[in-house]
Amino acid sequence: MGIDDATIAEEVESMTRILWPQGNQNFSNTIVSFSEQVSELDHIVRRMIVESLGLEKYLDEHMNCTNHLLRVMKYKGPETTETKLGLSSHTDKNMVTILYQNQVDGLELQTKDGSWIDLKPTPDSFVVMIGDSLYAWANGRLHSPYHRVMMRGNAARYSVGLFSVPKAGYIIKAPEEMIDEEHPLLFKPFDHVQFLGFYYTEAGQRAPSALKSYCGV
Ligand SMILES: O=C(O)CCC(=O)C(=O)O
Ligand SMILES: [Fe+2]
Repeated sequence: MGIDDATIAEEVESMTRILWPQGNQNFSNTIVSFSEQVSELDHIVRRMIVESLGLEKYLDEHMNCTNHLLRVMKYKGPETTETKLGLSSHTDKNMVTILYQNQVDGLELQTKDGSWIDLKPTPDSFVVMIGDSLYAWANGRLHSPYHRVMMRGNAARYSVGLFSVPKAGYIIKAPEEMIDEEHPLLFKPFDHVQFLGFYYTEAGQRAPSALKSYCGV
């Protein structure tokens, strides 16, 4: 289940009424409160990244260019001795993803040499992952990793992700400070919503990197 503007109470309440036509204030409040707190974490992380790149002058623009989407996920255990794919390998297309999960692991990240490593977050920790939009904005200084979910055993895995997503019409363009001889421009400026449109076409799904196919230089 996904909620587009999960920090806005009216948006969450109208989504909640799809599940409970008479409304469910408790559920809506929990979703909004969780999203507000995790979106603050998203802003803290992004502020640290922007400052570490020396791009303070773009801070306000960068912070204001996104909405926060919340996705709640359930992966069933395969209930056999086999390992089964829960979510196929992909990079996130947004700016930053923050994940929280129950005690059933399964998230795997691909390393530079192509092997997969298991993530085993401790109970109160969050996984922060860079998406393609930030990778492009930082002109490759930050990496958006391929990741997937592999399920083992009987128990279901629950996870919740808060995604900072560039607003429609906002053009993602690497600041000139990120471009020099050693770091030539990697991607032409693009609109995230139009990029997603390409990603969901057959060509976008087939491409090893949808971002490179869509706007790679
Ligand atoms: O469930 C997870 O931990 C990962 C979910 C994910 O990668 C996604 O929704 O993009
Ligand atoms: Fe993902």
